[in-house]
Amino acid sequence: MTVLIKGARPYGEGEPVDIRLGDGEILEIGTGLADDGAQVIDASGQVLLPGFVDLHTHLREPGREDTETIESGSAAAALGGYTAVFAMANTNPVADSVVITDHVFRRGQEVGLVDVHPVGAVTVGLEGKQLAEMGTMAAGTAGVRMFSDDGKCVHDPLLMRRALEYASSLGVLIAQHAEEPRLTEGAVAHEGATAARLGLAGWPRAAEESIVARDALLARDANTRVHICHASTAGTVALIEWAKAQNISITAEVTPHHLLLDDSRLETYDAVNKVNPPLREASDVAALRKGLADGTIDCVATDHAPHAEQEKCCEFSVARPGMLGLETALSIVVETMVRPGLLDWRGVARVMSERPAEIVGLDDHGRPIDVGEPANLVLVDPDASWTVRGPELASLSKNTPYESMTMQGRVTATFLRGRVTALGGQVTKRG
Ligand SMILES: NC(=O)N[C@@H](CC(=O)O)C(=O)O
Ligand SMILES: [Zn+2]
Ligand SMILES: [Zn+2]
Repeated sequence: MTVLIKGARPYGEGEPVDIRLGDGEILEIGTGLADDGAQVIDASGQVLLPGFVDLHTHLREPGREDTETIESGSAAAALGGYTAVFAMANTNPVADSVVITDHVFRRGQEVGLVDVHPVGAVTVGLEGKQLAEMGTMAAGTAGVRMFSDDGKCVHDPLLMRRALEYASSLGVLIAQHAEEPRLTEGAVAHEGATAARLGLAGWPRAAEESIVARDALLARDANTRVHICHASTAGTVALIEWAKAQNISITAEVTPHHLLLDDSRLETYDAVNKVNPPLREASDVAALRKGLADGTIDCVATDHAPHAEQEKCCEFSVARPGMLGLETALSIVVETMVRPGLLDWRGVARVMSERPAEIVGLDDHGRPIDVGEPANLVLVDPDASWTVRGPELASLSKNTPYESMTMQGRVTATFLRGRVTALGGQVTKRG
């Protein structure tokens, strides 16, 4: 079965072309290509990009299948234009052994809507005390290539140093949830005027920035790489700029919500706005956008964090932190980066596909749109507008901060190795 995409503009550039997909690859690019019994997809007016790669997704399986499963999360990913996602290790049981990481990988393959790559834990049980068997996880079927205690910071500097050295010898990446825990005890919101007025315990920028600075120096001395999860402050952008200027091998991601929202959202005390790191101030949002545009921040990662209704519809201080992200990410990037002229479609391909694939060394994603390349692709309608409705999302949870917001720019189709995984807002299961 081949697929023929008709009249799309790769990277939103040049005249529309037809693209034929088959055998998992891009077979032909030209004009007026014959149908030849292919599944034809009318893509007039649409932009063709390499499929998105999410370095930061919480799929909640094993342990919290009431809030998300690998299957429901894969559907959300495909609908959001993703062809590969990295599933964080803070499951129950924690993904700190090859049994769990290989299970997550295999289940992702069975579902077949997106490549699910498990992230292994850095420390046993995410307890920050003893390194997990990263080598065994890396050598398993899943070939784990990224490790993180996300949700928790690897805060012991000696343990972080050892983790970086161990990761370096294995050729894998450590992704740090930068949060000095002594500075965030009891914290539920960004430390600033809003939290003070609302009586919410504050999480200072320094809790993030002190770990970013420390880990940059540890990576320098270990002569290895480190990746910073969900950068949220202007100071983090400045520190990463500094570190990169010293040739330190550091990369960073920003979430769609930190590109769009600030702590003025907390006024209602609606815990849908509670997230780690917290929503910051407008000046941080501006610095994150600028940093993403100029390459200081490498990529966008969703930090898709599903939570049950009872964990969100409760008092702000006890609610779980986290927001849905997979199905809305592209639209938020359009709103915050494309429409203001900070990124063109080439830039979107860079921050949502090419850079994340490079950072983890995925060689079949984030590839150029050329004949012979893997057909991992996404079609975006830049003019389509849609209104976000939690209950209509494929995720099992409904904790979207964008409820009832109308957005411009929408994913219309996703292709994984030439197969349609999502089309017109519906996922297509393997036949
Ligand atoms: N981002 C969040 O607020 N929550 C994440 C954990 C995390 O990314 O730190 C979760 O697992 O729910
Ligand atoms: Zn985190
Ligand atoms: Zn996370």
